[in-house]
Amino acid sequence: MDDLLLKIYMVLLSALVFLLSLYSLKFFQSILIKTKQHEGTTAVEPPGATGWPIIGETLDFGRANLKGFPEKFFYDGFEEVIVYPLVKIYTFSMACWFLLSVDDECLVHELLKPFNVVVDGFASLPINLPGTPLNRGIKASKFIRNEFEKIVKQRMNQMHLFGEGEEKETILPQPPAKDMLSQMIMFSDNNPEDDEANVTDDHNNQKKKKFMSATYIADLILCLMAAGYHTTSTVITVLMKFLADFPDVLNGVLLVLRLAPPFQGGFTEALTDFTYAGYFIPKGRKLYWTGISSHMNPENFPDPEKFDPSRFQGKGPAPYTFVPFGGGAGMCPGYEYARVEILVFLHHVVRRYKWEKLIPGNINERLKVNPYPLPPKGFPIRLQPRTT
Ligand code: HEM
Repeated sequence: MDDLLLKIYMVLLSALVFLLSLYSLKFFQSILIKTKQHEGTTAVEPPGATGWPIIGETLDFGRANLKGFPEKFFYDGFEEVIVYPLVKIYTFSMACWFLLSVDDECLVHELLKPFNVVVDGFASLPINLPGTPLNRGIKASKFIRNEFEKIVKQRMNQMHLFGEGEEKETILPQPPAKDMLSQMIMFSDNNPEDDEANVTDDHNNQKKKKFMSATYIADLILCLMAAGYHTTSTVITVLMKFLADFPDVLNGVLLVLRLAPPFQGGFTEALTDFTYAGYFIPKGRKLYWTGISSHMNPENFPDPEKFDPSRFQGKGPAPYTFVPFGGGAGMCPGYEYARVEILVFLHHVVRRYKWEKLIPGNINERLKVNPYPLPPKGFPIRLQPRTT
């Protein structure tokens, strides 16, 4: 009997080891990116003599050009580029600049590497063992939080505020940078319902305000960066694909968001009893909503699979039928920022470049959702500067 149990355990263990190896193999394959150097150029050597750098080193790929961004965003000497990893450098650099006013390209790249490990950890199996994506993500998040905290504290000092747990001045000078970080540092909770300990009078008879700690702000920044990273990068990549498929349609942002919302859905809770499609949903029931089910409902969008820009002309879709950013009180707070980021990118790329797909495919082929809806292999393209 003991022997039998031992055999069963051995079989289960081997199966587990086999599954884990498959999973890691898939993970490592997924981070391999092929790049090709444009013939006849003397541009900086790509990392890895074989032209098969892993994604971490792909960051070096954009390094030379971040300065002149976005004009020189695409790596000189590569006319064939892979859109998705490059766009992620763009969205991350924008976030560093917009949220923290960090535009030092070395620092951006120093942060990007661990940041990628953090966001990969989000969409991984929940196995926290040494070497798993989740474990690596947790470790990288500690590093990146720490780095953000240093930036926050430095700014707090510039603004004559002090670190966590220390006394805080109430009168703030003009912030050195008008970015999200300054706003967060200046934001104070003035809720009159606050208890006496939190809102007291100082010797100048001014109300002491409750500010957020550097650690908390660093967490919020990381959260905003993560929420706005794959989402906007996916939209831009899919837009590039649709624009390659439909070169005469440049007004595609809304369409892409309907056909391929990067945020697949989310958990929510019923605030009150209600009936939906014949089902009674009691107050407090946990629910999962998906945008794509509204977007693909022919009652909302006739012939829903069709890429048809005219749908958004005139009055546009009925309320709560087009919900890529969610709806109601919980709607995405990064909505306007995402729109600007995507439009700035499109404005520059459309004016400066023409592009064609390197993997030919049916224009109606489905995007692969894993977990973001993307064209195969990160969408390799051939770029040409626009001459007219
Ligand atoms: C195309 C880009 C984006 C899409 C499609 C998108 C979509 C969404 C959706 C559907 C939600 C859930 C809303 C709900 O539960 O009702 C959400 C939440 C959120 N998004 Fe975005 N988002 C995008 C970009 C961004 C950006 C750029 C930021 C930050 C800079 C951001 C920050 C957040 C945050 C913090 C939440 C959580 C809000 C909460 O729970 O109260 N998003 N987003």
